[in-house]
Amino acid sequence: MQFTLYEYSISYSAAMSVFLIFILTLLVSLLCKRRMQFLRYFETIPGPSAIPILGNALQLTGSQAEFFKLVRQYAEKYKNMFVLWIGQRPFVFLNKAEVIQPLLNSSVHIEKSLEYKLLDPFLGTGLVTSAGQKWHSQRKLLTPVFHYNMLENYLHTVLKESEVLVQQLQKEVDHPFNIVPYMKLAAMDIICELTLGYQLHSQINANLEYVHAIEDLMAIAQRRFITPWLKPNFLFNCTPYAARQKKCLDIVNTFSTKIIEKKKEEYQNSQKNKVALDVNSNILQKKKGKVFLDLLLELSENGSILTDDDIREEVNTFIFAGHDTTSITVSWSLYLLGFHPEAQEKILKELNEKIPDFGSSSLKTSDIGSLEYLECCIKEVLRLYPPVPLIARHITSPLETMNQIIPPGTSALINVYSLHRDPQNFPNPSEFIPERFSAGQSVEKNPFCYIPFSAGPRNCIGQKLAIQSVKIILANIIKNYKIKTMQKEKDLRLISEVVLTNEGGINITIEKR
Ligand code: HEM
Repeated sequence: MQFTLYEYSISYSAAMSVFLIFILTLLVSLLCKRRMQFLRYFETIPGPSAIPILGNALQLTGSQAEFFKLVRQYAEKYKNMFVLWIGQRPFVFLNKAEVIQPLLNSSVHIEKSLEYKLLDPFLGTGLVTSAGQKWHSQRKLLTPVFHYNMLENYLHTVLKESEVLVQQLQKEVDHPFNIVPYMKLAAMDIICELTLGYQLHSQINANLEYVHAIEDLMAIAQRRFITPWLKPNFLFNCTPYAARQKKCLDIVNTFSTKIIEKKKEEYQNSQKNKVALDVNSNILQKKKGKVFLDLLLELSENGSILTDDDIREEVNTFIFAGHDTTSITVSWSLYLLGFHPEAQEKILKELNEKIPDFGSSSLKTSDIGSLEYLECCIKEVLRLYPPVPLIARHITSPLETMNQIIPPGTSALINVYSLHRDPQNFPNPSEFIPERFSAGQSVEKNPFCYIPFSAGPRNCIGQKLAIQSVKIILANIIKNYKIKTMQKEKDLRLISEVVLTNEGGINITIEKR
């Protein structure tokens, strides 16, 4: 029997259609099976109803501000925890201290969520993104870099750059303006000098290729966070974002590699006359004037412990982790203090009494430590506007919390924003009351009710440095300017980007003292 060409093409198309339907059915049933496996664990976790395949994706198609608002509303409605399905992936949001404690206290659940992989091109396996044994040894190795004794070294850089900031702000006296871009540049200058020992002067020359490249890398990662189809590398690589990312990485890595090589040469020359570093001794106390890169080179033991690539990844990690967090903390602090002239006067009084010669070269870490009221204000700012409002973990083995098992494969999101506004721990939670953090006030609370720097083994390694830096910058601004805020809190459109910010910026007005 002979087929005509026409009959042949009909039977070919029919066979193809059957094959495609078969593949599609197989795919759908596999996805459903995967979801069913998860579902039995999630029967007792509340959340908005989800449909098969898409999950809650259709409810989450609004803007970033709408998404974050929804997360806050669900936290209020469902209390302890709730689940959202994005496609086949369950995201469990944990909103209360008791629920969060077993996760953050654990030495097992230390793996970051899959979204952090999007930072790999920039951070590699630096301290923020690494996992398992690698993270354990890095953390142990890098802890001395952030030791209390090292803070003295970092103080004068922060002071110097905060003075440049105060001068730059003169352009904005007496009218409302967005403080965030100013703070970003100031924080970039500070972190670059502390990390690489390089004076970037981006506050004076905002048009630097390196600064734009870092900003663009963050923006591209952020876009991928919120755009599901940009997550797979094979799709991302077909977009113009991939080319831009490559260009930015070249700029950032060429810049840091040059500095690393120069410092390495200096270090090797200086080594000829020196004893080797004993990491466990107090020798870091004597590292006057050293920056993170000097210490990393010392710790590297000529590449046997940290290779040049490892060092570059840690340098990028410190710049990533330290600059936006610090800048947004100062921005939110000025925003909130703008509603509270009485708090500004108290900060100034304390500063004049405790450090009358603030700004002089004799400033010490202990002087900054003595500014207790200022610290209470900063802690209250970090409560109300935590720079990292969602902390994400990938669950790799069953996690038990409040009699609930969260299965492997889940992304657990610690909802720091809602946690910090729990009225059980913070009466009148929306009000700015720095005195909550005065000595003796927080004794009875669950220690996991306030975690701006996270908690447990993967907490922020730079928190002491961050608090000291924010104190110096704020003290200098308040010494020179009175702050006023007209932008009402109810009108904010909060978004959880890399850090918590407001869509359209954070506006304040400053007046010369
Ligand atoms: C106010 C400023 C800051 C805040 C609120 C903050 C907050 C945090 C939080 C919440 C985490 C945990 C993130 C997670 O688990 O996903 C973290 C980790 C980290 N932070 Fe900070 N941070 C600040 C400043 C800094 C600074 C100045 C540096 C260093 C220069 C730094 C370096 C790091 C590093 C390296 C990690 C990863 C630690 C690890 O996984 O072992 N941070 N930070």
